[in-house]
Amino acid sequence: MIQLDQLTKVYGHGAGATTVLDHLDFEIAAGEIFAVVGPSGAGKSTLAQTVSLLERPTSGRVVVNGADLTALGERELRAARRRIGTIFQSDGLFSRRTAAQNVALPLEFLGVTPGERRTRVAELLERVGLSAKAGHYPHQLSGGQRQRVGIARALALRPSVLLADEATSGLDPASTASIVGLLKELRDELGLSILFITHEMDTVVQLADAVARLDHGRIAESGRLLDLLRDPASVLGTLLRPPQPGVPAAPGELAIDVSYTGEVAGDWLARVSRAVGADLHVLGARIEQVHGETVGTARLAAPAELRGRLLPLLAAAGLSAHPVGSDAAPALEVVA
Ligand SMILES: Nc1ncnc2c1ncn2[C@@H]1O[C@H](COP(=O)(O)OP(=O)(O)OP(=O)(O)O)[C@@H](O)[C@H]1O
Repeated sequence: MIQLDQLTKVYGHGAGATTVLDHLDFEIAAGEIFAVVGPSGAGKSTLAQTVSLLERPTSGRVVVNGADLTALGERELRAARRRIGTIFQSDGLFSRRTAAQNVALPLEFLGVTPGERRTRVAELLERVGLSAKAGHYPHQLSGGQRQRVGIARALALRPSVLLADEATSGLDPASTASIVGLLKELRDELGLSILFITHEMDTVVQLADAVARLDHGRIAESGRLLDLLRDPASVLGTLLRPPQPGVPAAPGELAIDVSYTGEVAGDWLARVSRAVGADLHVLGARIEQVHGETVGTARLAAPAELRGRLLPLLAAAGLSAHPVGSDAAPALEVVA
């Protein structure tokens, strides 16, 4: 597990000082993937640098399995850094070393014997599905395969925390999906705490257990992924899954936005249509399964005169319903 406790990073001094990370507090349990998203300049790279202790925080603590890494001197810190494996957007592989030699590097630094090294490297390459590519050089591998080698190398010293900074940015969708699958397996098998820093919202929805939005060095919002996606008032939930543009409602029709806020029966549209005695039209929808649960939003159109009957029926079906063009807060919320 990793805890950030009031983590602060200030660059510069006096009048020229810039606070880039401002008293960040969060915790990532063993076996949990925590994503941090945020706009350009929010402090994501600085967070990665500070968590990996490549940059010393100005104040606050980085605590891994109860040990405060920020309190350590340079020598102890070098050893303690092994508890945090890192992967970056650029795979950082050495071009003149094969995949196996790249994975072996941290073990060489540690003075592991050649025999043990061979066994461990074979194990690691097998774990990331690249045994057949052990002798290949980076230029002979795809972007996704290179990132897998980077992951194997990050795991070489058996860290308990994996820090991924834009690790899937620049990969094609299939490679991203395979890295996402691998990271989830590693989370479950090795009980890793994974800090996944990215600007890719789709990847977060596929991968994260919990998410925080960083803005101007502060956590503006955070929560469990499913809770955020099911909260129509959540800015982060909307950023993760922006409503799909739909077709406009016909004149005289009322458009209503609905979102899944809990368990909803699959036939709700047919049932609500039957109950009001009119067909509801779907103008746009984005509905999917996340962690085995259905989440999403849809925009419906219905004859305007049905408004009074429709909204309670939608609420009773387990949906939050909000007539388009009315005030910002959802008109009706589901009462659990
Ligand atoms: N060494 C530094 N000295 C002074 N300011 C810095 C330094 N490094 C970063 N900053 C500032 O800190 C802020 C956050 O930068 P950072 O690179 O962490 O953001 P980011 O969220 O990773 O952005 P991007 O998504 O564009 O990479 C920026 O305003 C940047 O100018």
